Order: sequence, then C-alpha cells, then structure tokens
Amino acid sequence: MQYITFDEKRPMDLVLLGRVAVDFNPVDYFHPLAECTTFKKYVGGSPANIAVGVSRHGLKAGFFARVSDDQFGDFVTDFFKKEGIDVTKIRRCEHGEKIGLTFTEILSPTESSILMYRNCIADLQLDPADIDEEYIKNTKAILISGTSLAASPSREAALKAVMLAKKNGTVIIFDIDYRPYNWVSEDEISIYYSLVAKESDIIMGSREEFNLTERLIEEGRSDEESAAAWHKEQAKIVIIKHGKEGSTAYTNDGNRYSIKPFPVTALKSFGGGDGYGSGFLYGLFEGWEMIDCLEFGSAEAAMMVASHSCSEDLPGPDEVHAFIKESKEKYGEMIARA
Ligand SMILES: Nc1ncnc2c1ncn2[C@@H]1O[C@H](COP(=O)(O)OP(=O)(O)O)[C@@H](O)[C@H]1O
Ligand SMILES: O=C(O)C[C@@H](O)[C@H](O)C(=O)COP(=O)(O)O
Repeated sequence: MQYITFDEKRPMDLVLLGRVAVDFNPVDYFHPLAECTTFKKYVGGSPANIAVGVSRHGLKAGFFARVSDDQFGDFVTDFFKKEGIDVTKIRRCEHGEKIGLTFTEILSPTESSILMYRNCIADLQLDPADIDEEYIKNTKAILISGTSLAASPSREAALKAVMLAKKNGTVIIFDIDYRPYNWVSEDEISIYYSLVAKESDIIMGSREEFNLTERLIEEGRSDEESAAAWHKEQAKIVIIKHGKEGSTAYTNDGNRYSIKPFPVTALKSFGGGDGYGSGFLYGLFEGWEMIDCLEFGSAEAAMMVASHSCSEDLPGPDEVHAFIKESKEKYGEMIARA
C-alpha cells in the first residue's frame, strides 16, 4: 500500500531545512563532561544527519541552511559535498553568527545528554530570501526540522518553504525535532509546530513532541487521537516514537504499524532518531511496504545508538540489511515486528 506519491520526474529526492551543526563527542566517554578531555568532531544537527543518512542510501539530497563564515562552516559544507549532498542553497552568515556546537555527555550506555551552544546561532539566520521556489519545484519532498521554527528569520523561511511546497505539489515531511534552546515560550512552540503539522503529509516525533505541538489545540491526546486529528488535516502518515519502547506509524486509511527496537549494545541514548528518519525515508522512497520501512528505520536507529557519531557512522543499505539479517538469525524472524 503506497501512502505517499512522489513525482518521479523531479531530479532531487529530498531537500532538508534546518540546522547544520558540529557535534563534539567525548572519546573518554563514560565520564561527566566536565572531566572529559578528548573529543571527536563530527557534522551534527538532526536534519544534517538525516541528509547524510539518506545520501548514503543513494537519495539525491539538498539543504536550505545558513552556516557560520569560518572554518566550521567550511568543515560542514565540505563534508556535505563529499557525501554528495547539494550545497548550492547553503549560505554563509554575514554578521558573525556562529554554527551550533553540541557537546555530548555520555555517562553510561543509557545515560547521555547533549549540551548545545546556540547563542548568536547561524542556522536561525536562514532568511525567506534564501528559499528558492525552483529548488522546491525540483524536489520530490522537503523535510522541515522543527527547531528551524524557534526564531525569525528562520521561522518565516521555513513557513515560506512549506507554502511553496504546497503550491508546487512537493511532499512535506515534518520532523518535529524539539530542542529546548532558542524557544521563547511553549505557546510559540505549539503555534508554529501546529502551523507546519497542519500542512504536512508526514509527521514524525516523540510523544513529548506531539504534546508540545498539540498544547494549544487539545492536551492529553492518546497516540491514536493525535494520529486521527492530524489525518483530518493533511497527514497521510503519523509516526509517534517512544524511545526504547519502539514506535508506531498511523496511516490515513486507519491502519497502524508498530515496530520495536532491535537489540543492540548501546553506546549512547541519542542518534537513534536520525538513523530512524534516514532509514524510514529511504524505504518510503523505494516504495516499500510500511512495516518494511519501519523495520529498516528501526534497525538503522539501533545501529546509530551503538555508534560514536550521529553522522559519520550512518550506514549504507547493505549494512542495514546485513544487521537485520544477523539480528533475525540471532533473535528470531519477528524480533522487531510487534
Ligand atoms: N537503546 C536502544 N536500542 C535500540 N534502539 C533504540 C534505542 N534507543 C532508541 N532506539 C531506536 O531509535 C528510535 C528513535 O529513538 P527516540 O529516542 O524515540 O527518538 P529521538 O532519538 O529522535 O529522540 C526508537 O524508536 C528506537 O527504534
Ligand atoms: O540535534 C542536534 O543538534 C544534535 C545532533 O547532532 C545529535 O546527533 C543528536 O542529538 C541526535 O539526536 P536524535 O537522533 O534525535 O536522538
């Protein structure tokens, strides 16, 4: 059953909009961040990680972003180029704004957190003038990262991209992707998240992220109630994630598909969402059945929580298929299918 129809005549597959950042993950992990002395630098930022992930699966990706006009801006742009991501719509900030830095604390395989430096942040300088209608016309889908809605002018740039996608029949994917930094109030979160969610064909987020989105609409919804409400808008697929408990995709024909996490020896508790998004969207573009898209995303997510980075370690399709095969041989064919 195909829930999303992509215009196969369009040369680009997925254009993402949001933050490109730099992750510093400790090499001497399993210690408090204050005690760590050695870090490995990676490209970071959830939408940037997904761009890398889908590119490694062979999709043609582009990106609307602002990055700092310094060596870190060079680093992330050069990395994207090496990954085959189109960087023609990535622009440099003009007033000294800085790229986001994320320092991660990995206390144990189940206790990790991220410390984000986002003052005077470059990615929120994305401007409506940066959003090119021809670029949106030429891609099958756009992915809006919720954090891009946290402040102007990025907020208006994201809303313009959504409007142009609607106008030109480009599929809209909303990755709610909540990060507390830069938001002024929970009212603003609900206002802007719900504005984009109402226009989106696919919405992905954790239960907490849906609660933030729905706070000014109706509080206390169950997953089923959330999905039904967004199906009344434009959503064909609503994915609600519950961390290690797994996730469920609710489709607008009334079906639901649940998937559990693959067993893995985790190194950190983050990075799963980016792997999940990369793998799921790859399956969708390949025209797979919904449960197969979810299984692939769940497998890639598991691989990423077991990895040191959230970008460089993103796998290609063969690696994910091999991981799934190995897991099924070890734990049984239905290991992840709820
Ligand atoms: N410890 C884990 N082991 C295996 N898979 C995991 C683990 N933690 C998360 N995942 C996978 O990553 C997916 C996304 O994780 P989640 O925390 O829900 O989202 P996000 O990382 O975006 O906050 C989960 O649905 C699950 O499939
Ligand atoms: O999202 C960020 O800006 C930091 C990311 O680079 C980091 O990899 C991360 O937190 C991933 O988050 P998740 O995949 O949503 O768990």
